[in-house]
Amino acid sequence: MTSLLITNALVVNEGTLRELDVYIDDGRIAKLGADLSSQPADRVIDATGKHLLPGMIDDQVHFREPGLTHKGEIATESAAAVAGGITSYFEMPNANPLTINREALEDKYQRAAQKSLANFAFYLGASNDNLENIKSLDPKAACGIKVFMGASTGNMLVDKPEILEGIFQYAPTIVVTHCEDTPMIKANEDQYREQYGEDIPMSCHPLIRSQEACYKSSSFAVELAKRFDTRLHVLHLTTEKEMALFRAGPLAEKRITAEACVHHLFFSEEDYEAKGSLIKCNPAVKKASDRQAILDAINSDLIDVVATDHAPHTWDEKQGTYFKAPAGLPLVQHAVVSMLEHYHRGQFSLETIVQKTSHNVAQLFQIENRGYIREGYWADLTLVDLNAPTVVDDQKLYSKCGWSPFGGYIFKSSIVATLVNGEVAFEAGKVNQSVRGARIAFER
Ligand SMILES: NC(=O)N[C@@H](CC(=O)O)C(=O)O
Repeated sequence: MTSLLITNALVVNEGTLRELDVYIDDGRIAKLGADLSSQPADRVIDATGKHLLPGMIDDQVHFREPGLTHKGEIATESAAAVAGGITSYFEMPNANPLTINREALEDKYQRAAQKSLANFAFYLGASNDNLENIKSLDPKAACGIKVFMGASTGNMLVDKPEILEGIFQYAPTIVVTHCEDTPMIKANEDQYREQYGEDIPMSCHPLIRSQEACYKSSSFAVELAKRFDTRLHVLHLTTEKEMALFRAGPLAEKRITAEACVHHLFFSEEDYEAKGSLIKCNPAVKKASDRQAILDAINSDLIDVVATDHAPHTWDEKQGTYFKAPAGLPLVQHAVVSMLEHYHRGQFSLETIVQKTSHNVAQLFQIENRGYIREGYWADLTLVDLNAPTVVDDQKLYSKCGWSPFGGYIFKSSIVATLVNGEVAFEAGKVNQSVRGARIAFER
């Protein structure tokens, strides 16, 4: 493997910003220092004026393989991820077949080892009758256990209290939840159907998938976790009200943590008029005041992680009426630049962005040797230019679905290069398709 020297980078890491050289050998960060020009490197990247971040570790993506590969595949979606500065991802179980047993989980690891450009790990999904599979899971064999406590794409709803109690009581590793109360949503759907028929305006999505439906389900998840002392991570929070369920304080002391997603930080209900079904996702994009509360909760550490919930559907699928258009957005390629947009707006510091997209994910899921720019750690790195804009152009998308909810937008920053285990996976606007990520190891 080649050695690489990155010189004069503005390194954002562990709450500091320092100009440093980074020497990479055999896939790992071998040395960090003010001047490493004497190191014998095969290649030198001059990073003067550019910021070097630990690569984003996205703890929530849907890459659609196996079974839904007309929407996306591990190869295409991981290419989009590295083009966007994401170096590792955790993938969700609502594929076909569902990832609810050891065989399906191992099948995904094997596929990813062949095809994934970024590092990978997979969730075991909970079903209404796989408690034995959950109990017997080796905690190092999956990033966590995913429970759809609200119905979404893939019919994986588990909401009977007695089944959830078993899962929360016996899960051998972290439980992550999608929280929306399905009976409340169904009642809202009936009400809006009565008013509009099948063609309900997309702007009703946050009223159907309401704040109350989110709160009811997420407060139940938190209650269960407290009762059984479960390690719980609640995914994609969208409402101001839910923020009261979480607390700030050192991550190491938390048993209950929270995630928000880039699209909920970017869009609000005002965008339904222009974007329609292109921003239909579960949980729904809600009010501008909810978005502001989530942005604030990230800064005050009520929310620990920012992820994407990358969920591609084809353009044609997305054209249907309210009930036909599936929920979910392709996001990995612009997640980091969308976070940097909040930096430009004065909302987040660069240090906070790095903490929420990388350090905290590594700490919270107990990832081995990733998530920080430290000597001895894997060289998963993203070089960004805060002053070179990214135009979101459908022609330049790597996701198989070929569209983006950010279509037409110009972000102020761009991804210059992405390194995965010391290999250049993306540079000068091009993905290096020959790079392969590794299976993520957990210290559990
Ligand atoms: N987020 C979404 O709206 N959709 C996801 C499923 C999910 O995470 O709910 C999908 O897989 O399409």
